[in-house]
Amino acid sequence: MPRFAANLTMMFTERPFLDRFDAAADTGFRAVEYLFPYDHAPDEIAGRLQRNGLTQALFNMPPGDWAAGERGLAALPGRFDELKAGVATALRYAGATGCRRLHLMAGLADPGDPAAAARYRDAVLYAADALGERGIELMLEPINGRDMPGYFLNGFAAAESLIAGIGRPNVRLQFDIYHRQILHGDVTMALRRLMPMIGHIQIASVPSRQEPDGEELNWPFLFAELDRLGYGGFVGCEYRPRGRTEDGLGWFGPYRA
Ligand SMILES: O=C(O)[C@@H](O)C(=O)CO
Ligand SMILES: [Mg+2]
Repeated sequence: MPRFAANLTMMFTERPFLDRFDAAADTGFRAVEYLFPYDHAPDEIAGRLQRNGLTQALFNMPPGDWAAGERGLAALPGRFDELKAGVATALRYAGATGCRRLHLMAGLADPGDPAAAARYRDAVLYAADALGERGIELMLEPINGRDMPGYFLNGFAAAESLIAGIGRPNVRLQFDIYHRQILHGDVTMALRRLMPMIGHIQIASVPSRQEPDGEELNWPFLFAELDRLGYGGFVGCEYRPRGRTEDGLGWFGPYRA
């Protein structure tokens, strides 16, 4: 059975962030993920995880000025020092929370620009080595250009070839099924082919990005497929509930631990 992680950036937003950990545990989740923990002290987050018996599945490294529209630093010119400081910050939070996977966002840059590609590769190498020393995996996630116009890593082929060629076993693919379906479709065959490089999976219905209980994809089939493929990682529930989060958890009933 897949191990689902509630995404606390999108789910349980009826409550303040720290209270979402309690809500996730109360509704049967055993793991959580979110975009960013940095508005709260590492020990505050660790305390919420511990008191609820939750595993921290994933979070993102600092993305630059998110409120101003930045979406990561890795492919941006002149931001390498900031990126390095962000890696150190993320590692402090990972240490406190026991998190084994961190997502490095690429940023808004032209994927056809060789300079951006070289910067991105250097940033991935730097982060991979810093995380590797602590036994932590580095996630790279292709994101569709409708949700994030101008994002550098805007297709699966670029992520696949970088991960296959970079020579760092802790660099892994964050396979967000929502983005995959919008970008390329062929979700099942891609899961089968890419499983050896997948380190984390995320889900949401397509096209609404709401509960994984309908629309374009057959979710019970896909969840069974993850079992058939022997996927042992987490499946992040990165969706925006249609209404109250608890009212939309019908899909989760058969999978509750
Ligand atoms: O799919 C997404 O948007 C996220 O997983 C993310 O990390 C950036 O927003
Ligand atoms: Mg995602």
